[in-house]
Amino acid sequence: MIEFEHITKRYGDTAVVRDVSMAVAPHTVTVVVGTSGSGKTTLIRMVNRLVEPTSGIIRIDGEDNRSVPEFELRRRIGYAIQGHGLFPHRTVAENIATVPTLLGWDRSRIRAKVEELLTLFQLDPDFFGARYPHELSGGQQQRVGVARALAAEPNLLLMDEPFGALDPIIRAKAQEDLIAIQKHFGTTIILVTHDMEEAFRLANKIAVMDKGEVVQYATPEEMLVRPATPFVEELIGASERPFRLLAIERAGAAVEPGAAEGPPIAEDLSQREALSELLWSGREALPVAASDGSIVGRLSLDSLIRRAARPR
Ligand SMILES: Nc1ncnc2c1ncn2[C@@H]1O[C@H](COP(=O)(O)OP(=O)(O)OP(=O)(O)O)[C@@H](O)[C@H]1O
Repeated sequence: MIEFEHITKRYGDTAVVRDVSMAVAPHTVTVVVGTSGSGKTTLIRMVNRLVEPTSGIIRIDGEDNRSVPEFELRRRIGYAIQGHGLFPHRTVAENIATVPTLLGWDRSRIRAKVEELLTLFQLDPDFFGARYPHELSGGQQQRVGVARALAAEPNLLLMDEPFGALDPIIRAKAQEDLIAIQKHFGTTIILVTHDMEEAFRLANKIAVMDKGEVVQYATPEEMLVRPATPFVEELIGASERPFRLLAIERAGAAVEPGAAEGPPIAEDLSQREALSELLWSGREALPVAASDGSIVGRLSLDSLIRRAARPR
């Protein structure tokens, strides 16, 4: 559990983060969104004390983060940033091994961890382990950056625009990887982005920042149905609301009994993706397939239209 208690950060006379109080539940993904300069980066950098608050307390599992030496805090908390920040003169394996080496893990444990993470991120350890960052594509470097942040098995991972530099296709893949990894390790993640699509895709809870304040901290559903301020409403994008609602739910959650014609859609895709496929293929319903390929039922355009309507 990460608890922000009345956190304020001033530079001179300007409060760039103002009296933020919120609690982040363990094993969840919290996404911090807001306009440029609203204080998102400053807020998360106070968790691992790259920035010191002017006032207020941040507790990690009940412990004031100032009671832990800074170097120890930063080893405990994973941190991944845009542009990944890999060491250019270290191999991929050495980059990932940075914190475990500092922690004095033995070599076989480090090697096993590097292999596990590279495999998890679909990078062949035999091929990529000995490469240098400049020999990798941007998307591969970014995955190594996240792998490095996860190497010491942190309970908490801070991510600042980690996918900002990626093209949309690689970005979607990176987001999928992140969801898989979060499930695998149960890591608590706080992620900063200004991409609302990304926020709705990843978040259990979203914190919206405006001029240093958290103006709403809620689940994606709550935020869609009851935006706290006109700013939140504008940020969500009024014309996007029904699609964002569908994007939160999996296709599998809308399955009805019965058959349908044509190629199936996977049950773990979002209902928004199902709607897109229905519209594009001009069908009234789609078969829905489980991960083993078996057909579990059908998903109809009618039911998605009902599900996209404002919840009451
Ligand atoms: N070291 C500093 N000294 C003075 N002002 C700072 C410092 N760091 C940040 N700021 C100011 O604090 C405000 C918030 O910055 P921050 O980087 O947290 O915003 P952000 O929401 O992450 O923005 P972006 O989306 O553009 O990255 C900005 O106005 C910035 O200029």
